[in-house]
Amino acid sequence: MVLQWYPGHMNKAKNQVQERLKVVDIVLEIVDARLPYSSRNPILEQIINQKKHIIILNKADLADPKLTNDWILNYKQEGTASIESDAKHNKLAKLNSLIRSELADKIDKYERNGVKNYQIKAMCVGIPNVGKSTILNKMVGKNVAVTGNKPGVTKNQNWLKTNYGIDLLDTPGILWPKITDPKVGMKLALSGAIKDKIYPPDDVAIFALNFLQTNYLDRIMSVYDLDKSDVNNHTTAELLMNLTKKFGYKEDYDRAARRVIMDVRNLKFGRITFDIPGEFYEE
Ligand SMILES: Nc1nc2c(ncn2[C@@H]2O[C@H](COP(=O)(O)OP(=O)(O)OP(=O)(O)O)[C@@H](O)[C@H]2O)c(=O)[nH]1
Repeated sequence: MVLQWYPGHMNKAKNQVQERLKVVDIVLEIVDARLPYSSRNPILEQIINQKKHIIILNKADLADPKLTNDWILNYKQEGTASIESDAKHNKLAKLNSLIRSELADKIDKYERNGVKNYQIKAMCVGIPNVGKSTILNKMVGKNVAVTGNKPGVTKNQNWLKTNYGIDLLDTPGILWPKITDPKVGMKLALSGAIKDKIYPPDDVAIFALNFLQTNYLDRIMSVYDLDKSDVNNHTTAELLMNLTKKFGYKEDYDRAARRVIMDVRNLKFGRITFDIPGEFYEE
């Protein structure tokens, strides 16, 4: 199943972001640190032109720390500055200095022309639910944007003064994720970036179990108390059926699937990153 957004919807979002890009010095692109590839929309790179750009790997508290570092290096090699953040627990400390160092040439130029304390203008963009409003609130230092754990909460706009001497557009730009690779859709569903009803829970759970078996085998074996024969002699669908019985859910596979998904989201398997740098994706 390939999820399609309505082209009209996509275009409206693109035009809104493009319009606002004109008035800012720098774009803060928020991605989910568990999905540094899948939670980005390629249209941003297409419309961003010469604008300075920082990628904020938010929800780093949920992601695999080693892979977060690998992604930061990966972006650096591609020429884009990035930083990890855990906005929920207020860990945005180095963002201010990174924004200033990215804009150092521009600030210097203004200073040479007699403009002291140039007021930087920035905007946040990102797909739904990555933490745009949470970051905005932390930067401003009070609750100005509505936050929620359901995708699509952010609405209208104005300039906000932040604690960093940076003016921020009050409404983050929303870019919809691009889902041409079904794996990307599964990862977005698993992390909660897209609504749960879009994909059947058993498909998402089977994807999760498969991913865990491949990348975090010891963790899944210990959390679900599995032995080698449980994972080696069965397909992933059979594993889900066996887990259903083990959880005491009789034949309620959907209930077991939802539990697996929640166990991933609630860190039962520890901090996990679903995108690996260099992994091949079909366009
Ligand atoms: N664990 C964790 N949760 C976070 C972090 N940042 C935000 N969240 C949570 O993620 C959920 C979504 O956050 P929002 O700030 O509403 O996300 P948004 O990108 O503005 O969402 P939309 O309005 O849907 O576009 C909320 O439940 C936040 O508490 C973080 O760094 N770590």
